[in-house]
Amino acid sequence: MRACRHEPVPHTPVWFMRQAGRSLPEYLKVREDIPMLESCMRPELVKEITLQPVRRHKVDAAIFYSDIVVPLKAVGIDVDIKPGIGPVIADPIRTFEDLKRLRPLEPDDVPYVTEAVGLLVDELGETPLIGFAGAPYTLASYLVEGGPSKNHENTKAMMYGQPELWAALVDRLADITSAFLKVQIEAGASAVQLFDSWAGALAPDDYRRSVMPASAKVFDAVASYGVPRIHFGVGTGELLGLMGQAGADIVGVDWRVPLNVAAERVGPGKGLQGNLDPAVLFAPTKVVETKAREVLHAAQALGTSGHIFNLGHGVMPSMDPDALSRLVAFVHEASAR
Ligand SMILES: Cc1c2[nH]c(c1CCC(=O)O)Cc1[nH]c(c(CCC(=O)O)c1C)Cc1[nH]c(c(CCC(=O)O)c1C)Cc1[nH]c(c(C)c1CCC(=O)O)C2
Repeated sequence: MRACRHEPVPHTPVWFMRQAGRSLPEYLKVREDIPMLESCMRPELVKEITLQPVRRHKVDAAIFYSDIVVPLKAVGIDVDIKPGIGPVIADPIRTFEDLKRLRPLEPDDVPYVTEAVGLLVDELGETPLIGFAGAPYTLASYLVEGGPSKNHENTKAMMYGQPELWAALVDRLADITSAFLKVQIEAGASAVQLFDSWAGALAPDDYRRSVMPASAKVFDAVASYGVPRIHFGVGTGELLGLMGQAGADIVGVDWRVPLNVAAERVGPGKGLQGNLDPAVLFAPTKVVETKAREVLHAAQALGTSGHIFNLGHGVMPSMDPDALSRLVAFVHEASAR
């Protein structure tokens, strides 16, 4: 939390996107026979899965175990997460008529989120809990395509060809996302991250015109709580400035842009999160440490604080959890002040 506020820190804090999940044998064990989205609705299980990587890796923050499609499911969208594929939507949203199915999210739609966050903050003590949600563009891409997509052709066809429908869709999603974040903050989350994982598919002008207003609406909606707001996407090197301007306090960076360059792109006053290439974790320990040290050095462009160490994208299921634990200890040691 001090790093988020650009205050001095004893060492650079570190957590990993997707730190909970299939890389951990203890996760596979408790998830056995329980479908992904159902697991998100069981507060005791959510608590256990969220805590697993904190216990094992000694990371500096927990990330709430849930999924970006949980609020969509909660308002009645028929969505499932298929193992090895991702979210699949039974009836994609393509018309104004379809949009009616996307009603506002009320806190009572997600009582299990309020309960799980409450259990977690009691248990976590000093360790902050990061709440999160999917950003309007990334959610829209799943809703319009009906599932994961490489080229986002239906999404972009709507964005370019039916701009009024598109604007109405991302505006509704902004409201749902804002409500989902508010539930987590009011239950005790210390910070929030908005995942616009697939925004990197967009050219800057299209992002600015067709997506940024909806994401900015989300950041505005939670601004009064004063919790740090992180904004992350993959392949967003050309969008980093705009993603900061949308209202983030900290901009997440993938591994393609060194942090000293990212610092110039986001401008002064904003923190950075990232950005070790996740695939580096498959190399020998010495290499991981050299590459991690390069990330720490590049972050010095920010000054003494304002950097949160992370991977440039999520932990992969095939990663060796011991390599992640070693990386946490290394970052703490190498950055000790
Ligand atoms: C795009 C996206 C999704 N979900 C999420 C994003 C944004 C982050 C990113 O860019 O990776 C966000 C997410 N999903 C999950 C978390 C939990 C917290 C954490 O990071 O540890 C978070 C923050 C749990 C999960 N969400 C999912 C899993 C794996 C499901 C399983 O265990 O079977 C977990 C632990 C499923 C999921 N859900 C989604 C995908 C693409 C998948 C993977 C499908 C697969 O490869 O099987 C949609």
